[in-house]
Amino acid sequence: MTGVLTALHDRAREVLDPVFYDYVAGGAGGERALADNERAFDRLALLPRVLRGSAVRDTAVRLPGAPATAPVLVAPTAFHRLAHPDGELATARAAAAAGVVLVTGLAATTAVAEVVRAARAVDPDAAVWFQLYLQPDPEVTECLVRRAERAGCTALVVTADSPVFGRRERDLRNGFTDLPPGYAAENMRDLPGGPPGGTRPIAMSPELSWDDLARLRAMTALPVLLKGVLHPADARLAVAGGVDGVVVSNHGGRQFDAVPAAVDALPAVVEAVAGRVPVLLDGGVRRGADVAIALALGATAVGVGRPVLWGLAAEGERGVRRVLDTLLDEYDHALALCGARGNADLTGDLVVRRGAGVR
Ligand SMILES: Cc1cc2nc3c(=O)[nH]c(=O)nc-3n(C[C@H](O)[C@H](O)[C@H](O)COP(=O)(O)O)c2cc1C
Ligand SMILES: CC(C)CC(=O)C(=O)O
Repeated sequence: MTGVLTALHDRAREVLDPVFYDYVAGGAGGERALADNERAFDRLALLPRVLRGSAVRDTAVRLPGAPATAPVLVAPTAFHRLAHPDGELATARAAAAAGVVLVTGLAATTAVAEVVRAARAVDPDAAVWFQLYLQPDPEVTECLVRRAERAGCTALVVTADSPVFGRRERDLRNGFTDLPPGYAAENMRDLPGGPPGGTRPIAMSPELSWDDLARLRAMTALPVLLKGVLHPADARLAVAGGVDGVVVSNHGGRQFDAVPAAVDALPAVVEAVAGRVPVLLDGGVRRGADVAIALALGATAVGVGRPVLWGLAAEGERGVRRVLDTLLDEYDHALALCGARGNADLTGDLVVRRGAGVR
């Protein structure tokens, strides 16, 4: 991690309840996928071009529901109020100020309408996307979609890598199974079949299928991105199913520790998608150079999960802002050092395997 991110992480570890720290930091099983997400970036290197740079670099990307934005997004993560009392509101303000898309989660401790309002108070054009787990009861899913639409979200992100919940050994050891009293997943309040005024639990279902994605696709005019794709065949099915983007992700190594690192799965998905929709990536992005590597391998943008929570826990809105600004600034610097005038100059030939020589 960059110096700033490491300092924020260290501070977050000091101030957070150790049980919540473990929930954020940890992963599934033996945490092999978690560790590999960062290590896979360490195994890659960039091969700069010389004498072709520019004093001003074009870093803007176009994404569904977010015209001209930075190539870094805030990935959806649960329970921000456990990291800081200002919770998702602080994250939303920081993301909007940094010009970054915020993907607010179904498991947010602040209702999506309030999150969007906080972002738009900083920047009326701020893009907020809504992440959801398709609920086995289609009526509940539809209600969540309408809520996101009414709130002003500009895209939906469907997380598909969680047919069941991952086995997170730290959480099992610590007995962390749910939000502590006084906190709730506010988007799950007042839903069909749930207690009036109360919240329904977020359901995960191994029986969800491509038909459920098709039903969602037909339910809304918002762009839909599918998150948690690793297999290129699934990327093809997603595109055929009418998605507007694919997010290559192993859920930060939190679901299944037998899977590869996100960045190692990226090239095959990029090839399968063949430019038909944007491909995004999250998992292990800790430096601006990681952003550059992902874009050179064909990603349009990357998401950042844990570092945002470290910033939030350490310094609230200011901490999130520091994380995002640091990554964006480092990314721009990496472009300069690669002899790139903008994202478009980051081509696949610039990425080589460390220690493998250059051909
Ligand atoms: C504490 C925490 C909570 C998360 N909650 C969600 C969630 O509710 N929905 C989701 O799709 N992904 C969730 N994720 C996964 C992130 O969206 C993202 O895939 C992952 O954090 C990226 O890896 P990184 O943390 O290495 O940047 C969560 C991740 C963390 C660390
Ligand atoms: C509440 C959970 C569904 C959040 C999640 O996806 C995670 O902890 O990785």
